[in-house]
Amino acid sequence: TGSTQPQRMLEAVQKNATKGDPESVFSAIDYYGRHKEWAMNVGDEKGLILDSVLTEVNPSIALELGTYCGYSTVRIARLLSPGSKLITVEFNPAFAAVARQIIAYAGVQDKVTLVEGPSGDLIPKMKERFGIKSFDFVFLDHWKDRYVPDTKLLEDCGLLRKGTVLLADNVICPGAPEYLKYVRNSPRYESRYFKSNLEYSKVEDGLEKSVFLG
Ligand SMILES: CCNc1ncnc2c1ncn2[C@@H]1O[C@H](/C=C/CNC(=O)c2cc(-c3ccc(F)cc3)cc(O)c2O)[C@@H](O)[C@H]1O
Ligand SMILES: [Mg+2]
Repeated sequence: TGSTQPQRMLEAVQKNATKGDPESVFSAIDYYGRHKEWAMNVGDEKGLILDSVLTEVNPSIALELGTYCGYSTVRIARLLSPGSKLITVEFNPAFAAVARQIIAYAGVQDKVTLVEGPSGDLIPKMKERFGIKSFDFVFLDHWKDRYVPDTKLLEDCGLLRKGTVLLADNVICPGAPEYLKYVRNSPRYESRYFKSNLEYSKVEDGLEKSVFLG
């Protein structure tokens, strides 16, 4: 019934997933996105790359730009060590409201702080609001033309440290050409492309992993 896609996604989670089981929550969303209605979640294929980078980095403090319904929020939070935190930023209140419910249903709400508002306003407030020195990991999955300005903002706010890992979704489809140029040409980043497919489709897409060199 739900009138918006996020609401229909939440219904699919409540109907098909097990409360407190993060894996069943994102699997239910993947089933929905693949068989019912395409949805812009990082998805199961690129999700495996996200999982492996996360396991390697094992961040104590992580940032996600663009929560949407919370698919990658749940996927990231389930892999965080006890005491580690994920801050996720979403400026659409309706999407944030659904994401909060999906995050709670998965039982990962204690690891996640969902902040409502535009990344451009919130990034400069991260230090004072959350007592953060710098992020260990950043997942970029919001408007693609905001990847570069927000990366520069994170640099300028001193929120990146030597070794911080940035992982950007959709660098091929829809594409983030300016971002690829920026991180691949900058001496301050060591960048690598992980080839995959667009969520729930055969079209090529991939994730760009960029390590900040300080
Ligand atoms: C203004 C910038 N700051 C922002 N601050 C906070 N939240 C933001 C911001 N931008 C966007 N958001 C939120 O992030 C989400 C936006 C994500 C944009 N993603 C895409 O466009 C996207 C699009 C596709 C796609 C691929 C192929 C297609 F044919 C059609 C779509 C696939 C993806 O994986 C995508 O991530 C929304 O929830 C939006 O409200
Ligand atoms: Mg995406």
